[in-house]
Amino acid sequence: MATGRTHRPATRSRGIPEATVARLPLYLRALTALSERSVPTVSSEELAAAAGVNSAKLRKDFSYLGSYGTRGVGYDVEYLVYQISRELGLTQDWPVVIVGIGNLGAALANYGGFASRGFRVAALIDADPAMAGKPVAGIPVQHTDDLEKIIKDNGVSIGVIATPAGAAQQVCERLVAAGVTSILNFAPTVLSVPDGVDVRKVDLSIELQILAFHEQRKAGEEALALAEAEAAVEVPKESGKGPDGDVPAVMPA
Ligand SMILES: NC(=O)c1ccc[n+]([C@@H]2O[C@H](COP(=O)([O-])OP(=O)(O)OC[C@H]3O[C@@H](n4cnc5c(N)ncnc54)[C@H](O)[C@@H]3O)[C@@H](O)[C@H]2O)c1
Repeated sequence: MATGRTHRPATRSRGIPEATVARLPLYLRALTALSERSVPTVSSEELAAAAGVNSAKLRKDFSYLGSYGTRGVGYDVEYLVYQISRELGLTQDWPVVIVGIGNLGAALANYGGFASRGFRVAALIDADPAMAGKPVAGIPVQHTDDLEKIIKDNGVSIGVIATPAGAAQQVCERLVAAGVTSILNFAPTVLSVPDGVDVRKVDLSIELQILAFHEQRKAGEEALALAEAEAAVEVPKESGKGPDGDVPAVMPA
């Protein structure tokens, strides 16, 4: 059993490094926005800025796709959307199941962005018998008793886990035994999966903690700058009184 995020070698069989694969969705999101505005071409600098990536890195990433752009013109937006979508396997329909249809699972089911990116929510599964048959986002929730049959009937290879942490490992094992080979895990727990199964973990609290770290650093820098500015102000040596004679110009620290 292996544990972790994605169980893949650093370089995929077709020679595209995993770090490049991780940036492809960022390029695709920026390119899709350009495409929606009917922008025909884009320079590597513009696209890099829109994707939040260094432009030299972008050119290197695109060289793995065999896409070099045209000097003075840039990259053809539509063709690049097609190339990246094909590379990410998005030109085919991916049926997805969501397990755990509580607050988060229902929000995910209602998210329209999956379908437009090639991910069809094929089924919603929950352990609560009271939820069985009730529609969420127009899809009736099915009971976990039928999990294996649902996976097989729908040819599902991607499962989303939105159950409480305590149930996630068992749900994961059932999904994998039924044929799921990719899991997006929202539960705050590390899943153990066999080799050949990819797990991606989404944890918004970790993202917030990283932001908190940066906020703290910014606050520290501001406090330091303020202290330096205060130290630079010369404290009057004589009476300590201000120009009107009774208000000190500078308060003692
Ligand atoms: N990753 C993130 O950023 C993030 C954000 C919010 C919540 N979460 C996590 O997502 C999970 C769901 O959160 P929520 O607020 O929707 O909780 P919730 O209690 O509203 O929903 C959980 C659902 O899972 C179902 N469930 C329980 N055991 C199950 C099982 N064995 N099989 C199938 N379904 C089962 C419950 O019946 C319920 O409908 C929690 O683990 C939570 O910590 C993660």
